[in-house]
Parts: sequence; structure tokens; C-alpha cells
Amino acid sequence: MRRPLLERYRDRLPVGPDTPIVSLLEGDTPLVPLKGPPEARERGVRLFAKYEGANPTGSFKDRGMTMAVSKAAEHGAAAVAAASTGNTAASAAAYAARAGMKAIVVLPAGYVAAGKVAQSLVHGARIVQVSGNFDDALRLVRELTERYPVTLVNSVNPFRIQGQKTLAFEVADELGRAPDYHALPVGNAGNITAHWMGYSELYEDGTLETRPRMLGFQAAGAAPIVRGEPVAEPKTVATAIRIGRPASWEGATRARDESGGAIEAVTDEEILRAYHYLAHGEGLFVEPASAAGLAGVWRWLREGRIEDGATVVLTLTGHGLKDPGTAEREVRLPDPVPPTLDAVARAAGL
Ligand SMILES: Cc1ncc(COP(=O)(O)O)c(/C=C/C(=O)C(=O)O)c1O
Repeated sequence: MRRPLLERYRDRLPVGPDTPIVSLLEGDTPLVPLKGPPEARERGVRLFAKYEGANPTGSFKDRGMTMAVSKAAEHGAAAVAAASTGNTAASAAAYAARAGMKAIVVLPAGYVAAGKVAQSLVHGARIVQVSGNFDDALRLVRELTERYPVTLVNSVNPFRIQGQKTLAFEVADELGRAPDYHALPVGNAGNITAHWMGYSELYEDGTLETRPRMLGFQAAGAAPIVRGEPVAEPKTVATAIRIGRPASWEGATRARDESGGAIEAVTDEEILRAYHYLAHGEGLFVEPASAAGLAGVWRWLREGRIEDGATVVLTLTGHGLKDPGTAEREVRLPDPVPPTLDAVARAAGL
């Protein structure tokens, strides 16, 4: 029987006797061994994908949201709010609905993938679209929650990071050790911060003998941490990480530096190549941002920067169904054929 994430890791989370558990049975996602591209196989590098698209709302956000909304409920909140590139909105909407709370989500108009908008709408969130980018939305939501009795559930809320660190716990439980590298996309940078927090807690209490080198990858057109300065007009096909001023900038650089890892940029072309490889090479459908980790590791492999025999975990952060628009733009749907066996066989390439 599946158990709520907050029950499974209760002793490592700020869950008290009075904390209501608002759960959709999140977490415990598959750690899928990949065949890997040739550059990995030829060197005996073992790749594993932590498939976060298997969470209830289809992204890793559910880990942080179950924690943040449960704590909001404990404190008597009637409403939660978040700025979002889409997945935080979808998750906040779902967990608020679960908790009987109101959700307010502020989105950068025109830059949120259709699946995420659909989720937020149908879960009943109050959607506010601003004609600006995510960074404008986050600034406005922080002001809104300072002025009105609404709880902020962006990853500046420490309970979000607490919930998201459980991914590291699950990887360590499954592998029986820390991977040599853990790669993931970086947008607002809460997730890389949380991954490092989770591995560090296990290392400090002696559960783990080592910690992975954290490899964070930003889209080249939205790479403030790589450039060392905010990006005013972030641009990328990976709209989930189209962020120019990460709220957890310090957490990300701490994870990079303490782990001896790196935060680098990958192009949209590299992201889409990894996106297609994961879908038709491994059977894993992810949204573009989620492929950024593989895009970066693939380049590290080509450049010989990952030692033979290494174990690498990739966090695939969101399901591909979140962004049907990119799928339809990337792979053209064939025209209909007459309803005859010959026509179908020909169209099927038989
Ligand atoms: C699929 C997917 N992959 C990677 C990221 C980056 O994680 P962070 O570096 O912790 O921000 C996001 C982030 C989304 C939001 O920030 C939001 O939903 O507002 C995402 O949805």
C-alpha cells in the first residue's frame, strides 16, 4: 500500500503531531536504468533516470507541495499563492483542492505549456496571467502574500525545499549509495538546492559515505547562474526553466561548489536532442526542461569529463504530456489516409 511522502520520511521532515497530511500519494517514483547513448555504454557509465513525471500532477513539484500545503493547513491558511512557469501552479492547484483551500497562481502570459494551464484551470485555481515573465510574477506574488492573508508556496518557502529533498533519500535508498553524479535542470534553483540538502543530511548522519557531484544545467538563453548575472529577457523552448533571476541562486551555487560539481548551459538544440532520445530511445516522455540534465551529461560524456564506470542519476522533472505543444511542433502528425487496408499498410510503412 502506497504511503504519503510525509509519512515515509516523517523523521527527516518538519512534520509534527498536529501537522495534517495533505497527500496525493506523491513520491516513490521509478529510478529507471537507462540503456544510455553510445557515449555512455562504451565507457560503462551507468545512467539512471528518476522519473518525476510519475508523480500525481506529473512533476517533482508534488514533493515540495505536499509539505508546504500541509504546513499551511497546520497554520490555518485558507489560501495559497504561487508564481509559476506552470508546474508549481498545477501542483499548488491540486494540493490546495485536496486541502479544501483556495489557490492563486500568477503566470507569465503566453509562456506556460498547455497541459499545466489545463491542470490549474480544472483544479479550480484562480489564475492571474501577467504580461511579463516569471521573475515579474514572483516579485508580485511575494508582495501579494505580504499584504494579504495568503501563504506563499514558491520554493522560497522552506517547506518546499524540505519536501523536495526526499528525492535524494529515495535515490540513496534505491542505489544503496550516492551516485557519483546527479544531473538536473536548473531554473528557480530550488530543486538543486533541495537535492544537495537531502544528500548532505544523509552524509552528515553517516548514512552515506559519499555525496554526488551536482551537475545543474540551464538553458543557454536563460542561464543567469552560468553568466553570473540576471538575464532580463530569458528565452528557451524549455519554458519551465525560462527564468532570469533564480530565487535560490545561493543554494544552487552552494550545491555546485560544495559538491565539486558544475552549473553549465545547454542549447535548445541539445535539449531537444535529449528530449527525442529519451522518448524514442528509452521510452520516457518528458517535457523539454526535464531533458536538460541528459543534454548536459551527454556533452560531458562526449568531452570525456565523466570517468569510466561512473554512476549518474538524472532527475527527469516533468512528464512530456505537460507540453503537448512542443511535441506537436517537433513531430508532424501525418495527414489522414482513406479507410482501406492498402492505404493503412502503405502509411504504416509495411
Ligand atoms: C519540469 C521542470 N523542470 C525543471 C524545473 C526547474 O526547477 P527549479 O530549478 O527548482 O526551479 C522546473 C521548475 C518550474 C517552476 O519553477 C515553476 O513551475 O514555477 C520544472 O517545472
